[in-house]
Amino acid sequence: MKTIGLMGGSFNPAHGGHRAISLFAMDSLCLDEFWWLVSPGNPLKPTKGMAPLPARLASAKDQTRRTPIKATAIEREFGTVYTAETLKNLVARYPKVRFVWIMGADNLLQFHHWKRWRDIARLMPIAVIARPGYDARAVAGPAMAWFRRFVRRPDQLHHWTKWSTPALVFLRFRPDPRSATAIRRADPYWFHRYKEHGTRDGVTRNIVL
Ligand SMILES: Nc1ncnc2c1ncn2[C@@H]1O[C@H](COP(=O)(O)OP(=O)(O)OP(=O)(O)O)[C@@H](O)[C@H]1O
Ligand SMILES: O=C(O)c1ccc[n+]([C@@H]2O[C@H](COP(=O)([O-])O)[C@@H](O)[C@H]2O)c1
Repeated sequence: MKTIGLMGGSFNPAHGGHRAISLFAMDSLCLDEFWWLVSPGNPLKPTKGMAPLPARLASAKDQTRRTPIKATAIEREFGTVYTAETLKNLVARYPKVRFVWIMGADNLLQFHHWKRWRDIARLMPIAVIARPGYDARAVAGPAMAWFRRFVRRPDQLHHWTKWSTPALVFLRFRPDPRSATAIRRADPYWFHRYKEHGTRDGVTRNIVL
């Protein structure tokens, strides 16, 4: 049975932190594939300051070069922005695949604001990657109050495909301080470097859907 890790994000822009935590999660969970779902628009984030999807996708393609990670715009194809709907579509489309949802601790802190967040947890296991500045608050947050009884120990990781859901595991990655916010602060017009549907070096690559 094929295993695929899914990590949704704004990728405004994608950065080395995304790449590093994805490769770490792939290794920890022994995943066959790892897909980034570049969001058409996070429903909880303002559209102001959000670069166009083609530029964010192009930055994601750039960051995944020479890695097994696939940058996708699958939510654009599905016409979804809510993760619960996206994941329901993916599970229906690929019934033989075992998916795991990957997110940073900052997302766990906000998770109780996501639409039908408990349904997401019932659909597939969730792996939370430690992130500097968020871990303690995320563990003390409202989503964790519900998740607490479903937490799995990292030493059980080798058989995560057999876990019943909900299931949540913390992956302790070396703290990676990189963030898109810091990149935008230093370079607000980063997306000007990307031609539509292309990558920084001007070579157009296939967009995986
Ligand atoms: N340095 C990091 N450590 C752990 N998780 C991270 C890190 N950077 C991003 N992530 C995770 O990657 C996913 C996509 O993140 P996103 O595209 O929002 O990047 P970001 O750096 O958090 O952006 P922003 O600063 O604009 O909020 C989220 O699950 C987020 O928690
Ligand atoms: O489904 C929701 O209600 C929801 C609310 C906020 C964020 N998300 C998803 O969370 C992922 C991370 O978003 P971001 O902006 O923190 O990178 C991305 O896939 C978003 O679509 C989803």
